[in-house]
Amino acid sequence: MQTASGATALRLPRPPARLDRPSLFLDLDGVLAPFAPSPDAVEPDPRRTKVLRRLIRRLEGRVAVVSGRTLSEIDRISDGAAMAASGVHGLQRRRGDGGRLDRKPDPAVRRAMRAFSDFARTRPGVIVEDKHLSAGLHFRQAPQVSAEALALAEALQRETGLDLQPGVMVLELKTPGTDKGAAIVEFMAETPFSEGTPVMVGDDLTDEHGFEAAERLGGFGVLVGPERPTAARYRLTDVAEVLDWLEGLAEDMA
Ligand SMILES: O=P(O)(O)OC[C@H]1O[C@H](O[C@H]2O[C@H](CO)[C@@H](O)[C@H](O)[C@H]2O)[C@H](O)[C@@H](O)[C@@H]1O
Repeated sequence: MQTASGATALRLPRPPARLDRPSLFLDLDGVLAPFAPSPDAVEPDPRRTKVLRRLIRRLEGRVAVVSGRTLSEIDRISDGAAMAASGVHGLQRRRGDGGRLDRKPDPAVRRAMRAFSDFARTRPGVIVEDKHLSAGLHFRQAPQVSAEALALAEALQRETGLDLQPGVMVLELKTPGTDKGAAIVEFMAETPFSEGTPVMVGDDLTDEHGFEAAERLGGFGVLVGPERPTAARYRLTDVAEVLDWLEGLAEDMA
């Protein structure tokens, strides 16, 4: 629908309260966990852990956390509740049976880490995150550097051939070759996920790959946060609404 100014008005509805055999792919930051000033400040939360455990049981394992975080960070924040998971935007994957499939880091990630660390040294509040497969430059606590940070990341992207992944107050240079959508396609080719319909819940630009993959495979995406042009079909406002909706799904499947 077009508004008077020509912009697209999305008005995405809430997702259904009941789903028929979903395979759930859940993003972490901004979806299962509210944003915090720094990556380390996000802690395990008993409500999140409980709903993940209940859903995994009730969906017979058809739940994966699909995050930009590393698998070890996913395990820390979910208190070990998530067995199937994908980390670093699809570059790491742990199947439902525990088997690990990790890509090799592009050596240029070390170069990006050095350049990001040099940049952060003279800019208080800027945080550099080393995920080995990817280098992250966080400016949530120094938003005034965002344009400079983008110029640096774009220059490095051109020089190194790494993928530039913008996020929420973060820019990442990551090992090329895959994304969250590809991780979902791989999960969906395996049991138990192949026995369900894919549903991706995410908030970020990296999650658009997941929404598109879920649609292609006969499912759908749920956007979390403000409306924007998106491949998702439904929307929830915030983490609290996500947890309420997931608890409702788990209850319905009891
Ligand atoms: O794919 P996700 O699970 O959404 O992970 C995306 C990135 O999340 C983390 O950064 C974000 O959350 C931080 C803590 O709330 C916040 O300080 C930061 O501004 C956000 O961008 C994580 O640190 C990144 O590695 C993930 O790629």
